[in-house]
Amino acid sequence: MTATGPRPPVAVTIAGTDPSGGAGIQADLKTFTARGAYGASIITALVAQNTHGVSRIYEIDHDFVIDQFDSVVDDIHVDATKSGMLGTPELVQTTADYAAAGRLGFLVVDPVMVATSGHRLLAENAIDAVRTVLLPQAGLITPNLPEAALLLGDDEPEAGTPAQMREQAARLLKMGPKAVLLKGGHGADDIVTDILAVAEDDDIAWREFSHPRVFSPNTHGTGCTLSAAIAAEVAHRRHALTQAGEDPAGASTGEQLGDAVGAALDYLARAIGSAADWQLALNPDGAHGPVDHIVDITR
Ligand SMILES: Nc1ncnc2c1ncn2[C@@H]1O[C@H](COP(=O)(O)OP(=O)(O)O)[C@@H](O)[C@H]1O
Ligand SMILES: Cc1ncc(COP(=O)(O)O)c(N)n1
Repeated sequence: MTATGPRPPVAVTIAGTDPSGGAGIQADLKTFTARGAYGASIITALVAQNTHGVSRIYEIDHDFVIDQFDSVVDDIHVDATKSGMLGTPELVQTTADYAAAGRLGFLVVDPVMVATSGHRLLAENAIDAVRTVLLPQAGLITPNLPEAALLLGDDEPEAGTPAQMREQAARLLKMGPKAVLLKGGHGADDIVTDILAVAEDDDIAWREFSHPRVFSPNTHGTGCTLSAAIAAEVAHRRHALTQAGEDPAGASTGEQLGDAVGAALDYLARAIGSAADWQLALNPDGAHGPVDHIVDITR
């Protein structure tokens, strides 16, 4: 039986945890809520971490992660999904399998590899699986500068200019995702530039987004928050089309996806700005605090 009654836009996160609430599953669910989507979650690993970094990772049995996938997708209509920390090659493959079966809606892949603190969040032997099986299933991938270089090859240098970012984004598109958002947060300029490339027939639709760099130590979880916000934006658009009896694919054309990414980046810029002078940590020395996920909600 397929229900036809009213329902909210639904976004799912497949990610690891952050008990301190700044990144991972916790950041994603806050972001979905702040952006008006109903959030569901599939937990890939339990991570003991906080504003000072990761202390320990407790892996979850792969068959239990699959049980979580089935609990969500066998029950709930999913408009969009984001994947974050996947950890192992098996989980990369499983995520790709559910996406290929059309169970995840629009898939945003945040190719999380290493935490800001330097801890590995993706096994070395899983990078090849990301390249070959996950990227071709993605509606959008959101690598930062080091992740883009790693995905392109072991000896690939990081892009240093917008022209080099475009060149790398075009090569990443050839690896199979429908779109690439190459994030420039790791650059050094006063302006942060993010570049979106969307595959359109034999062409590429380009959008460039610029925001003033906020000089803040509180950037823990920015990538998680951004990919979750994009998934929520796309979920809204696909939900509206689905409820109107139209093809949800219309939500991810170059123009629609560009607008969704632009709205998500503007939200993230507000969230970073609002938390720039926060001191959440008991010991602020070397701490990287979170962004203000509920910046648009009155306290
Ligand atoms: N200091 C900053 N000021 C303004 N925007 C930022 C800043 N740091 C990150 N961002 C925004 O957050 C996005 C994600 O950050 P980035 O550091 O590139 O990725 P990740 O968090 O995955 O390492 C960037 O694309 C950029 O838009
Ligand atoms: C579970 C999980 N997923 C992703 C990140 C990356 O976030 P960041 O690079 O901002 O530390 C993280 N620290 N923890």
